[in-house]
Amino acid sequence: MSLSGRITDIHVHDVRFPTSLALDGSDAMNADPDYSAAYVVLETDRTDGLAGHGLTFTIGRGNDIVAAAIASLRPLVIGLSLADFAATPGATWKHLTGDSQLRWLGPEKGVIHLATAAVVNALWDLWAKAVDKPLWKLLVDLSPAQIVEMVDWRYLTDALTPDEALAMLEKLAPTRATREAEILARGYPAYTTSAGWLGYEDEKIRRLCAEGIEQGFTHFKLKVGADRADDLRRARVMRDAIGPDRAMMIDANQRWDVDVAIDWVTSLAECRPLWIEEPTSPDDILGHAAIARGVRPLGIGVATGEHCQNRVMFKQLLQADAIDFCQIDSCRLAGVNEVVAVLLLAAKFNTPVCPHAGGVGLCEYVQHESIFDYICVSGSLDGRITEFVDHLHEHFVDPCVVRDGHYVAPTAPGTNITLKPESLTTHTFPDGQVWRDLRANAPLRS
Ligand SMILES: C[C@H](O)[C@@H](O)CC(=O)C(=O)O
Ligand SMILES: [Mg+2]
Repeated sequence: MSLSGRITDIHVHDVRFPTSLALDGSDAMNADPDYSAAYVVLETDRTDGLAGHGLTFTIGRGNDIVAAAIASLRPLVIGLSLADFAATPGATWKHLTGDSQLRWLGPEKGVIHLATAAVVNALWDLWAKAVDKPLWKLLVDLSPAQIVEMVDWRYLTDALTPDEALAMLEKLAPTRATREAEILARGYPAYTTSAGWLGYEDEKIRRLCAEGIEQGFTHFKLKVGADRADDLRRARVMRDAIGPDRAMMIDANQRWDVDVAIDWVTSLAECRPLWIEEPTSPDDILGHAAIARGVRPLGIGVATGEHCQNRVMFKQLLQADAIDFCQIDSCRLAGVNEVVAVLLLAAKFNTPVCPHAGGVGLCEYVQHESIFDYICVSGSLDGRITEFVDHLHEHFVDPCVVRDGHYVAPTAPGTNITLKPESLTTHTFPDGQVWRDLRANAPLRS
């Protein structure tokens, strides 16, 4: 297949799923999320009609604002040539993030960065489909020099230079094939969050842990941070349900001040969490470092990243020794290019990357990024495990597959993010059938 074609149009959809009805996805800060996607289709002038699909994730209200921000990128996207993008994806990323007026809205953070993520991810989807490869394989087949080109090195070179990154990638290049064969045979290790949402009753946690064990999971995440006594009870329920040898992680979704975080996590230490995730504000680098110093003696690490707004913040978290697990998010960072930047930084600092995937479409994305990380960047599975949440996969044409607690390496061309046309129509907000029905049954629902 060829790299011919230019982007001729961009369609943006506000798609929302009423996950708050069952409290799927709930946590101490986000009590009632409706998993949502600002979803992009990049049309081309190719004779085969190939289009690039991409999304960025939100939890409901405000998804329309992200959709509007994506529309504001339109002049930067129309006319882009696929061949140019494939030749220099890094240059295209700089073009998309470098508009002298739009940049004021970030820079490289917030709604405009989420919007850029959807477009960048759609460009990678288009490229991968055009060469008939799943994204991970497209990335794995790039040379070290091509991988270095895709990163915007501005603001990073005090921690990692392009030359150092090139050397790291070249060192692992001769053994890529061995790791690729291993992933094809076994998949990439996954953990489940689906058993531990904050709104779930104890019995549901217990039942879902049992199901998770049946499905081969060895790591389970529990939401904490709303009420200390409840947390201890629920953590004991989960520990009891998963047994002494499986791992448990806890996630506070930014609920605490630094001292409270250390104290609260200490009171849960008897349940032996592997990490405390998002203990405090995602912008508080020194706070994370202080929490890490406070809980590491208990054998508990600090994880964060799902709200880490860009590669610069990740750089500082790593430089400050503030995290033990780096949780890239495929859509909070501005798509594949910036994710790769953070994978390289994390490898330099010897910090395992355990991507965030609690949201619609994020599991579909992160499987590619984790597989690429292992084969080309980190070369290790040590301490690495990628999140899986078992919600909404039925809406994708080629959903991710998790078997025996591992992501099965995807084979479909692209990024696995294309939504089924019917799901797109019925879940479009506010006029899709699902939302009309909900309003008819509960007129005050927004
Ligand atoms: C609102 C989301 O469901 C959030 O709770 C996800 C998350 O923190 C995670 O998956 O980790
Ligand atoms: Mg989290």
